[in-house]
Amino acid sequence: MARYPLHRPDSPAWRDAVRTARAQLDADGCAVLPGFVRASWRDRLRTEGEAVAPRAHHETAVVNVYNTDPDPSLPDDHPARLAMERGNAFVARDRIPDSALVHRLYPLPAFRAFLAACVGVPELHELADPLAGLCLNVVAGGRSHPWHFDTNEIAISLLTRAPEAGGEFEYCPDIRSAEAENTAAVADVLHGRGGDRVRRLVLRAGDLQLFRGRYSLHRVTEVRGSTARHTAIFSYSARPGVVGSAVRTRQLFGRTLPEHGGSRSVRVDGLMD
Ligand SMILES: O=C(O)CCC(=O)C(=O)O
Ligand SMILES: [Fe+2]
Repeated sequence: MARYPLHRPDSPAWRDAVRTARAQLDADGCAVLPGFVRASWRDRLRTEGEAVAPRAHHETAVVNVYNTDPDPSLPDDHPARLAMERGNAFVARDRIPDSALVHRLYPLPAFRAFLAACVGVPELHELADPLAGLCLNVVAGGRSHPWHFDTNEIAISLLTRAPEAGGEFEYCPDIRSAEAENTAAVADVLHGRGGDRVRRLVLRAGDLQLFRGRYSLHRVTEVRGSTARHTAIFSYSARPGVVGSAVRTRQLFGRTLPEHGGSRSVRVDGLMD
């Protein structure tokens, strides 16, 4: 189904694809593999997404850029104090059939090995989270997915249905690091003063995107028209055993499972979530 030679890691084409993705990631925290899913599979990709989209958890949430609880002790101009409406909805992994293309790709060793090489880590593991490891992000007309950072270091997404208009992916490469929140620059972007920091991507269905979402602020702008924008989001970690917190899981999916009952899950740094 993929146009890229996932199963031939010794081939020049595999190495070229990895080299290009790595260079893009290093240069601006984001790599796009255009037409990752072959044209002949794109109808199926779209219709499988459409079939599960009604299973999304819809709950317009008021969030901040870190997805943390409101903290009145922070100064007024701290970016965590700005409330935004999160209008997207997620379909959890356990509601996506095993037979769906995206569900077959997610655990595929050749896919994970290819992505690990692109990202520059020895191995990428599936999340141990039965809901968050793979989901479909549904952004309906009039809705947006506001500025945020991801919990995961690297986000992998595949657009399965493009909207008629709007729904653009905007991001600010490496605006924070594991050592520094850089709240002044983050506040500028939230208030529309991001200027050249803000890059914009127009993706087409079947394009695969690799993205340093924990350090690069990003959003999906408002979708216009009646066609919802659908993306499959593949989450991996360099370490096995990662599970979302119960609070975050409830926010995203409206429910938790026994796996979410543990203490704060594995994170690589001390940044705000
Ligand atoms: O749907 C997208 O393109 C981005 C989604 C996203 O940023 C997220 O799910 O954290
Ligand atoms: Fe994100």
